[in-house]
Amino acid sequence: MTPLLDSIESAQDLRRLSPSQLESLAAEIRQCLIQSLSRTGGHLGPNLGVVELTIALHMVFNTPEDKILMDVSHQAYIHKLLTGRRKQFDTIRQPGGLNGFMLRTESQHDAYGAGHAGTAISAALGMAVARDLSGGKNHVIAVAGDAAFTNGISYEALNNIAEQTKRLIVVLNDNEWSIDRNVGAIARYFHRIVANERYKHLHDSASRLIEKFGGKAAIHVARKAEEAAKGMLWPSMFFEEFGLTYYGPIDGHNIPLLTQTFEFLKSENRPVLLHVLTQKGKGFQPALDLQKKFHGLGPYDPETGQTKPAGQVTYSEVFANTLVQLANEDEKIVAITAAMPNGTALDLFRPHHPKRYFDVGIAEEHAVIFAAGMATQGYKPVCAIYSTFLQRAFDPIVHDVCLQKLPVIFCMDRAGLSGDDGPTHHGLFDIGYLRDIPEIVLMAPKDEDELADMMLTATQIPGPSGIRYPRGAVAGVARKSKPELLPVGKAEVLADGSDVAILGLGPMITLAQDLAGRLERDGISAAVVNPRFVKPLDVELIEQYAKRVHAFVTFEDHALAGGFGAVVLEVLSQLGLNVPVVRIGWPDRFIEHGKVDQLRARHGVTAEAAYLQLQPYLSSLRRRARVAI
Ligand SMILES: Cc1ncc(C[n+]2csc(CCOP(=O)(O)OP(=O)(O)O)c2C)c(N)n1
Ligand SMILES: CC(=O)[C@@H](O)[C@H](O)COP(=O)(O)O
Ligand SMILES: [Mg+2]
Repeated sequence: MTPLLDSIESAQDLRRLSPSQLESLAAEIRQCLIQSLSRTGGHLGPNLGVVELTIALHMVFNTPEDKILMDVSHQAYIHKLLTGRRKQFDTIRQPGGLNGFMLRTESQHDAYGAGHAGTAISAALGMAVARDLSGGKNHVIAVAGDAAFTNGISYEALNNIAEQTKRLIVVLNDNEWSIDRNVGAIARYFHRIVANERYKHLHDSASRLIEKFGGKAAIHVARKAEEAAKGMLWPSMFFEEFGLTYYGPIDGHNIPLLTQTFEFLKSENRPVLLHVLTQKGKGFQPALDLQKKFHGLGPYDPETGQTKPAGQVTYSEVFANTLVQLANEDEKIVAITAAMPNGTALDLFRPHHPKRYFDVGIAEEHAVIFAAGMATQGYKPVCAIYSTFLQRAFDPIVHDVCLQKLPVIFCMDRAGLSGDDGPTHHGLFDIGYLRDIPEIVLMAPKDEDELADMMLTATQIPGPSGIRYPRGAVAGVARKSKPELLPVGKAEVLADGSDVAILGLGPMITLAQDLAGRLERDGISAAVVNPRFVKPLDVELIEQYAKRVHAFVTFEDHALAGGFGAVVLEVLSQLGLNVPVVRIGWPDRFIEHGKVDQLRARHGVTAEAAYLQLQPYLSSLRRRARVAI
């Protein structure tokens, strides 16, 4: 039961609550998160950590006039609960339900959509400057996690703030966690603040003072105390060099303290950064014990936190275990992740080769250039970066890796539909953004066994290569004991045929086989081809079939625009062969969140859709088949 939470329709309702009622509200919100997400899954840990912070923000600031941005915005569930979406909350990340991130089209209170890290401060600065230009008086607040400060864009924005505006509030939500433990010098710096006893004492007493007397006086006294300590390496110096006045660190779970601090910061006529200390997973012991797991997960037992055992092996696990094997035999192989050791499964690789494992933080551009640097010294860097996050590194892939023909291997996990995370996370564009770059080899395995073959093959290619594979369970095929080299640029014919050529890219080969079966039942013979390579495409095979069949069909878990089917069209045109091509893939729009099979059915990414689109090209074939019968 959450009576207080159910009564909140807007911030005005919030402000009518007494301090003890606000504490009860926080408890109700935690109960709602734990219970509801146990059914839907979601980013439980990050949201449990910002319950009081979000309450305090909405106590003091008035959205939509005031703009509250959250970096990544995976921790915006409480914001949604407090801005009129309580009734739909149990639909979050469900088909047709609330999005798991802030979404401007979902609510006027969602000031800025996100899903990829590092954008909040930059976008908030843009809003603040726009406000100043138009003479606005509203407030702009960017909440960014400690790991968001491992992302370069955050610093590009910080570097600009002091010159651009007098009024911007940045809140550093420091829980010492990214998805895994946060990494790098900035994480150590933040930790020094938190761990520094003298600084802690100073701030504990200042916090008490603020709580007791509240308002500007107390905060100014606290600040004077801090100024007095300025001689040492105090935390404020780092941010003050960027022109932001630093406050904190303060307890990010203390609603009165947070509220009074925000009330004070509202009146500051200079950019400020408030450092709040929070606990990721607060209020649910399993989430406190297993912060990595509860960063984001599927349904779980709300009492114990137990999740269903993962029934099947994932492509990520096959990737990581294969990489261990390859690295055992080739000491030049190194593995690089951008803050996603768990998601890419490189946390399985790390124990085997700790010196050849690198987590660079949420810094995909740096990850690729770092890999390029290592490659110039004879190493074979494997960048394990989700297809969607690799979008951040397009220029480094062109400028640093391909232009210099460096043997960097991009293992693009989550290539294809990502499901519940929605449009910010679907990996539907990597062929489009990579295939036009000279020197790169692009591959897509039909199953886990071929993924291993492609990884071995990539280590033998003297230049850059990319392998795209999907989120989730493998096909369940028999595995060879050791991977084998593949002939680069050569496709694999799984079934020959003379009427239709069906090319199923990667795991979409199953749709190709399904379609071939339907056509066989109509007496139409269909070739089934596993392309294996998007670049270089097997032009010889394409030409051979184009001179024989009446139509081509391509299947891909990628956008049609600039995708695999487009490459086939281009090759046929270059060959001067006018064969109809039915292309099955994602339409030219952002695909909403949802369950993969439902989204495929809704958007025509099915064998059925191909079968229907083929009809106009098959009537003559059918007549011939009937005559033959
Ligand atoms: C560009 C990009 N890379 C990686 C991710 C995956 N990711 C989502 S949340 C997260 C960690 C965020 O940590 P922090 O900012 O500290 O927020 P917290 O979850 O701790 O509240 C990461 C790496 C992403 N969303 N965007
Ligand atoms: C918010 C974010 O970007 C990550 O937590 C992402 O949701 C992980 O996706 P997977 O669940 O596919 O690893
Ligand atoms: Mg964090």
